[in-house]
Amino acid sequence: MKKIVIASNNAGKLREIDAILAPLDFEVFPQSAFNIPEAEEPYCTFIENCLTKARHASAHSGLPALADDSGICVDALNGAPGVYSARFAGEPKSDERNNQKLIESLQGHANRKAHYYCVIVLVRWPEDPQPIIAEGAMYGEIIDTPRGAGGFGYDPYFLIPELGQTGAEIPMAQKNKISHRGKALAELVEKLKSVRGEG
Ligand SMILES: O=P(O)(O)OP(=O)(O)OP(=O)(O)OC[C@H]1O[C@@H](n2cnc3c(O)ncnc32)[C@H](O)[C@@H]1O
Ligand SMILES: [Mg+2]
Repeated sequence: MKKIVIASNNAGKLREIDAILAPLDFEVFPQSAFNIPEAEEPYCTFIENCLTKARHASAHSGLPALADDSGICVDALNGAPGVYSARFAGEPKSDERNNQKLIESLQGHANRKAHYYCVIVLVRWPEDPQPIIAEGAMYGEIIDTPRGAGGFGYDPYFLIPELGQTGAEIPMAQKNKISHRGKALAELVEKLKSVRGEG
């Protein structure tokens, strides 16, 4: 069984990633198990921040590390909050204040289209020159009134039109089949199958 550290402090993400990787041949540790300090996320692309988080966790743990960088991109806001989704309403991070700011920013906008994006990176060691990279997206619309108690982050306000339900109304197993994160992890697992040799 291969040990990997998950380079995230977000409990909602960790739950979803665990559920997807659990049936596979991995022994998964959250980075809190190694008291890893939070990495800086200074870049303006998801992939750069994701690589930084993965390398940081691998350096601190001595293990291969998997990072997730994700966010919600709203068409009427020119893709904001995007890479700034976790801190949209400033520090300290707060889902409640982020959601409030999102709804306020969309006042008067008829276009409610948005998508979640996720990139996943797996590095075998801190300076791995060949990280495995996978990505996924999920499309939907922002609603003004929250619905559902599941998920995390922006999920209560993110309506998936084909289902008529928000990300917080569907069970996690269903979210993992269709979400940005679920798709990225599925792609990562496929790519891992073609990796040869050790690591
Ligand atoms: O960096 P780590 O420690 O992993 O945790 P984080 O919450 O800071 O994670 P990001 O920097 O990747 O920011 C992602 C933000 O995007 C939002 N987000 C991402 N995926 C989501 C999902 O599936 N459901 C709801 N919100 C999501 C949520 O606000 C997250 O905090
Ligand atoms: Mg973060």
